[in-house]
Amino acid sequence: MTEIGHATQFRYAAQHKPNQLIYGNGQTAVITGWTVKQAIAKHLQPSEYAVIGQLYSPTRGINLLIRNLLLNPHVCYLVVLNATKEDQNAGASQCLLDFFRNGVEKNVSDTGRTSWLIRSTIPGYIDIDIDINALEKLRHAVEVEEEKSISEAVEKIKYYAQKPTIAPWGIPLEFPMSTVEPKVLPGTRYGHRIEGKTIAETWVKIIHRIKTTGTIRPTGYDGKWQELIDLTAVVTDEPEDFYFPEPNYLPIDRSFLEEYVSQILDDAPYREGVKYTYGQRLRSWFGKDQIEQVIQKLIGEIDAASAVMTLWDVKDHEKGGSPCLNHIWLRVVDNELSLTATLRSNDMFAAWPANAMGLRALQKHIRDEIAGRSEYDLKMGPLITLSQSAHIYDDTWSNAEELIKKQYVAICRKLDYADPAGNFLIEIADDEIVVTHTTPGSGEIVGCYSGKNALKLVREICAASPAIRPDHAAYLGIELQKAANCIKIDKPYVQDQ
Ligand SMILES: O=c1ccn([C@H]2C[C@H](O)[C@@H](COP(=O)(O)O)O2)c(=O)[nH]1
Repeated sequence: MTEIGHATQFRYAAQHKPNQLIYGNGQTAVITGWTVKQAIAKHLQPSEYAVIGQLYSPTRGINLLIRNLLLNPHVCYLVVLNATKEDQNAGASQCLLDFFRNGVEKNVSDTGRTSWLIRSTIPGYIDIDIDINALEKLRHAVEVEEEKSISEAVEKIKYYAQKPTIAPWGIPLEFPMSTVEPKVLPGTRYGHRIEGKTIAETWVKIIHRIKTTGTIRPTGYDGKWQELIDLTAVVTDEPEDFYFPEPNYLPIDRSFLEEYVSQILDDAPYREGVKYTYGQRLRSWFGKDQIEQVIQKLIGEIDAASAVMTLWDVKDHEKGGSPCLNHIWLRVVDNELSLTATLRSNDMFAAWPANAMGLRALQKHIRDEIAGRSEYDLKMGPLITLSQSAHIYDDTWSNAEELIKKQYVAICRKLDYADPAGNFLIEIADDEIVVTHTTPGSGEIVGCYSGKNALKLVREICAASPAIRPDHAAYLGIELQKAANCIKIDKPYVQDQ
């Protein structure tokens, strides 16, 4: 390090996420992880830091941070705050520290891209377009410090700020970055229903739907996302101990889930820099334990349509960082307990599986408490999430495409043919096609259609049962046309032959 000795005003130039950062003119970059950046900034003068920013994800954030640091060689110190449970869960701060400690090696990322893999127990990648010599130079030029609390971080930043000014370790370096704009198929923008047996299966279908038909829009975070509005996901049969595929293609694993469930079920005291936890909103924020309230409500009135919990505080409009999960309802129908949750904004690739599993754990907790305290031994009903903005960020598009390629086709292949809209039996009687509509399980007759024109019949059936599965409707079209042809040439018709 070369000391310049006199005070210099540096300017941090960010090419990535420029509007998400707090800028100063010192030589220390401050990474606050999941702690809100203002919680540190308010204790500092701009001359004491170069930049303050948050880092959420090792696979998505570190690459951009490294690119920004390479453009700003006046940054000689890095203070990494690794203070919260969320930081432990995400592992981004840990992975960043491992980059500086252990470096990188050439490898292949989850999406099959050749990348620099950070030597860490937590997967984190840096684009291969970045010259390894530049990465090595950065690693050795910057002094890195990990801190566990806001006060320790502030103390360290102030300590560095008092040191003599150091000459930049090199010239600003910029490396090419490729982006691919996805092809979007036409489709409905508002209101979608996706159903699956497990959270994993439902997730793959959700990702496919958004990735193929979602609108590409700017996000509030210097990037783009692909979005559908009002996406309802219905998970019918998630097993009690949760289904994790083998190999696990979900963005979370069992150990993450354990920590995450506690964020939903357990109260947490207010902590500076931590915006909210769902458990805190549910257990104490409004001065009532709402989970207890709904348990009591349902025990007293099992048919109640008012077992509702709210996480949205009207004061949330006054500050950024409001809870994404807003309302939760519980209902008992036919002795089964369903849970419905609305999320104002939902990162369907990185966050939805954890949101869904956390909510499922809450649903199970409420079921068990009701069973333990009353005569109601309810079955677990479906979990339903309604995501108002259901989006996938551009930095996970390639992961989403990879997931669709590997899993969507396999899931579609496993689909059974049972259509909740029922079955249709096709026969010919008196030179007319006769279609009998029956219920899926017991086969009771619920409707009858007749005529000679196959297309007219399909339209009638689809108008009467608009929730019919598309593949079922197409099958009916083919069979009805076969029946119509048989009438024309006076041949017997047998369905499916
Ligand atoms: O439980 C959560 C918490 C956050 N997010 C996502 C939704 C948004 O992509 C982002 C929050 O951004 P704002 O809407 O607060 O700006 O995080 C979720 O999907 N689920």
